[in-house]
Order: sequence, then structure tokens, then C-alpha cells
Amino acid sequence: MSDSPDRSSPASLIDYAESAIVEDDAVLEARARAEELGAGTVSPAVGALLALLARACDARAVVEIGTGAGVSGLWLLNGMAADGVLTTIDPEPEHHRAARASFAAADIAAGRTRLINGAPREVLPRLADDAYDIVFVDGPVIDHPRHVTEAVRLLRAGGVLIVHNATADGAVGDPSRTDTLTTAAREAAITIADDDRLLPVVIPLGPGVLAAAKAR
Ligand SMILES: C[S@@+](CC[C@H](N)C(=O)[O-])C[C@H]1O[C@@H](n2cnc3c(N)ncnc32)[C@H](O)[C@@H]1O
Repeated sequence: MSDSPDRSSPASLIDYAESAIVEDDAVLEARARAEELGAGTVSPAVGALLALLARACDARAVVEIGTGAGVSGLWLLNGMAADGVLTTIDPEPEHHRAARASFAAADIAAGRTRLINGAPREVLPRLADDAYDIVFVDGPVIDHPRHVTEAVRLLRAGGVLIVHNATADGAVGDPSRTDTLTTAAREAAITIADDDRLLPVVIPLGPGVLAAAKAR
């Protein structure tokens, strides 16, 4: 038997995918702010995926649910068109203060970010239908079903829905798991799978990402 590590194992591939991403100083500083606040963040590879999808869509209008300290926002802005605007929603004023500092430290022009402080269940219904290139869902998993339904409404034809923390660590596919969070993650996944306009894929990065493109 060989002593060499199995480089084709899923864990090795994911470790490699994460370690292959080099984050700039502004993102690293935003991570430090998030840690200080105890706010979650996307992993480096999930951040790079956000930037890639934003660039592929030439995204000009993006909605983010769950700003945190701005780590995912910086990655999204990095991939968006130079005049693109990120609308990002969070109920915690302290998180928005940190995100504002993160965006300023990265020299993001003030007009490129719209931070809306409030509960997404109150803010999302005020946003326009069919108007956004990307909606990134990164609030509490328990709210994923409601946020996914709103996100599909907000997306333009050809737009992309991205749900972070979408698999309850893989438990969504295990019918014996019926705890509240797994059930919420499953309900969101079923809403996406049952919508004929959506073309979904699960991407095993970070805690599991579910992305879906809306039909043109
Ligand atoms: C995982 S963090 C977001 C991390 C951020 N997207 C990033 O990668 O930098 C989740 C955020 O959701 C916010 N939040 C809390 N309750 C919420 C709710 N009911 N709906 C949406 N967001 C909520 C938290 O304040 C927190 O900032």
C-alpha cells in the first residue's frame, strides 16, 4: 500500500480549492472585523466563486441577504461591473458599520453600495421584481425558504441565485434528518428544484452552496 496521500479524496480537493485562493489585504481586514464581531463569513473559495459568477453575469445589480462585515460583499464587488451596485441587507447596525469600514478600506465608491439596515422579511418585499443579476442568500438557514422565494422573484431572466449554507452539512439528502435547520435547508432546496425556470447545482465549497440560473 502506498504511503502517499490520496489527492483525489473530496477532503483533499476541497482543501486545495480553499488554499488556492489568495485574498487581498482589504478582504483579510474585513475577515478580522467579522471575527471581532462574531459574524460569519464566506470561505475564500466561496468568495472567489461569488466574484466569478458576478463577472460571468457582468453583474450590475446584486442583492445580498446577510451583509456581515462585508467579506462576501467585497468579493461580489470585485467581480461586478465597475458601475455595478451591491444592495446588501442586514438587521445588525454594528455589522453594517463594520461593512462600511471594509468597503471604504477597499476604496469602493460610496455609490456602489446600498446598505439597508432592517429585517429582510420587511425589506425584500420593497425591492423590484425581475431587476437583479444576482441574489446571494446568506442569512440564517431557518429563513432560507422565505429568502429563496423572494430571491427568485427579484432575479431577472438569466440571473443567478446563490444560497450559502445550503446543505446543512450534507444532511439535506438524508431523509432521517428532520431537525429544524435541515428541514429549512431542504425546503429551500425543494423550492429551487421544483421551479422549472431554475437550473440548479450544488457546489461543495464552504458549508455547501446551491446556485441556480433563472431561464432567459
Ligand atoms: C453569515 S453572516 C453573513 C456573512 C457575509 N455574507 C460574509 O460572508 O461576509 C449572516 C448575517 O445575517 C445577519 N442576520 C441576522 N438575522 C438575520 C435575519 N433574520 N435575516 C437576514 N440576515 C440576518 C447577521 O446579522 C449576519 O450579519
